[in-house]
Order: sequence, then structure tokens, then C-alpha cells
Amino acid sequence: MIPLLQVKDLCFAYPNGHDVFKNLSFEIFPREKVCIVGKNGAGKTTLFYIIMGLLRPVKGEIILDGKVIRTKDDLRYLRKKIGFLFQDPEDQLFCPTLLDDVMFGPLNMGFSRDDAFDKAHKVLSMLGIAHLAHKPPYALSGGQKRLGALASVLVMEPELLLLDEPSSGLDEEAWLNLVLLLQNLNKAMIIASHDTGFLERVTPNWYELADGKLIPLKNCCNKATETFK
Ligand SMILES: Nc1ncnc2c1ncn2[C@@H]1O[C@H](COP(=O)(O)OP(=O)(O)OP(=O)(O)O)[C@@H](O)[C@H]1O
Repeated sequence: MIPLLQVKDLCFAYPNGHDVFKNLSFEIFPREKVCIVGKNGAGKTTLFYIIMGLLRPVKGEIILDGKVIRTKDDLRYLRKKIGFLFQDPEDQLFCPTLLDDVMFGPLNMGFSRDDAFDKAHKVLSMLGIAHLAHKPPYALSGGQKRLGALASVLVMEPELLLLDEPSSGLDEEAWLNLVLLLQNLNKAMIIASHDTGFLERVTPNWYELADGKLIPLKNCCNKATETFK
């Protein structure tokens, strides 16, 4: 089976900063669920930005469905297949109402208003926030904003989800609802989080990002076993 996504020999440093990645390589297969843990500043968000084409690596390749991402068209294709939940939901909600935000993607893809509404309503209901549909994003709480941002990602039905701190700020009910949703979602996902209780429930496949490398962890939370590639 061809990996859905491959990151190959990735090197990256911010201007005037230290190396965040030194020849980082990994791959993820369709419907594979993995999580990445790591200290503050380890590079989890940076890795997601590079995959989504928001930051350009010094060296290395992002390969989707066996094809190296090079052109703007490649990037458009990648952004249809990969949904990215930003760490800060404020980066993701920009319309007058939450419903507008969640309908924005489907409308952009050419769905009719009725179909975009149905899709948005279904996802908002699944996340337990349909009653907030007509609120402006600025009037939502932190946890509600996170769920709203997640709705705007899920409504696009991507094949791979990159979720940056998806459980942050959620109350017990929303947290459990999200655990169950991700457990039952038949999609590939990479989750970056410090919420180990959440990660333990969603996937047994853990990696630690440390010193610019991904190290597989066995049996959740246990010690690193071998350096990943
Ligand atoms: N815009 C930027 N300019 C310069 N350096 C940056 C920038 N953004 C992040 N960094 C640095 O890059 C490194 C990786 O940051 P990143 O946000 O990817 O870490 P993270 O693992 O997501 O952290 P956290 O767990 O705190 O969210 C850190 O040392 C950080 O200080």
C-alpha cells in the first residue's frame, strides 16, 4: 500500500533560530491514527505548518499519494485531502457567524447553499454545537471556538486530519464526545497534544518529537524504543 503522506528528509529552521528538524522522515497510511507528544517548542505545530505548505522547508519533500508536492495546484490538492485544526481556533474562524464559517468550505467547493447548510448542520450537531450556529465566533467561549474550528475542518471530509491540541479547553462532556468521535472516525489522523489521557483513548500509536526527530513510543507514555528512521 502506498503511504497517504510521506515526509522525507525534512530540514527546517526559523530565520535566526536553531534547527527545528534535521532530516526528519515519516509516513502515514490511509486510516492510520497516530499522535505526537513532545515538550513545548519541540516543533509539533511547525511540522503541521510545513505539511500544509504554510512554511517552506530548507530541504526535504512532502509526498501525498506518492506525488511530491511542488506547485500551487499540488498544494490545492493537498489542502483538499488534509484538514488542519490550528492550535488557536481564532486563526480558523473569520465569518460573521459560526454557520457561515462551517458552510464556507463546502460553498467554496461548489455545493449549493442547501447542501452546504445540510453538511454544516450535520457536523455542528455531531459536535454538540448546533445551537451556536448563528452566533458570531467572537461571542463563543474558548472550548466552543475549538469545536467550531473543528467543525469547519470535518465538514470538508478530508482523508487525513492534522489536529493541533484538539482537546484543549473542552469540558468533560465535549472532551468525551470528541474522544468517541475520533475513535469512530475511519480516517487517518495525526494528533499533537499534551493531553495524554485523551491520546491514550484515541490511539495506541505514539511518537515523541524531540531534538528534531520522531521517536516511536511503545504502549503509550513509555520510554522511547528506537529512533524512527
Ligand atoms: N514564528 C516563529 N519564529 C521563530 N521561531 C519560532 C516561530 N514559531 C515557533 N518558533 C520556534 O520554533 C520551535 C518550535 O515551535 P512549535 O510551535 O512548532 O513547537 P510545539 O511543539 O508546537 O510547541 P507547543 O507544545 O508549546 O505548542 C520553538 O523553539 C519556537 O520557539
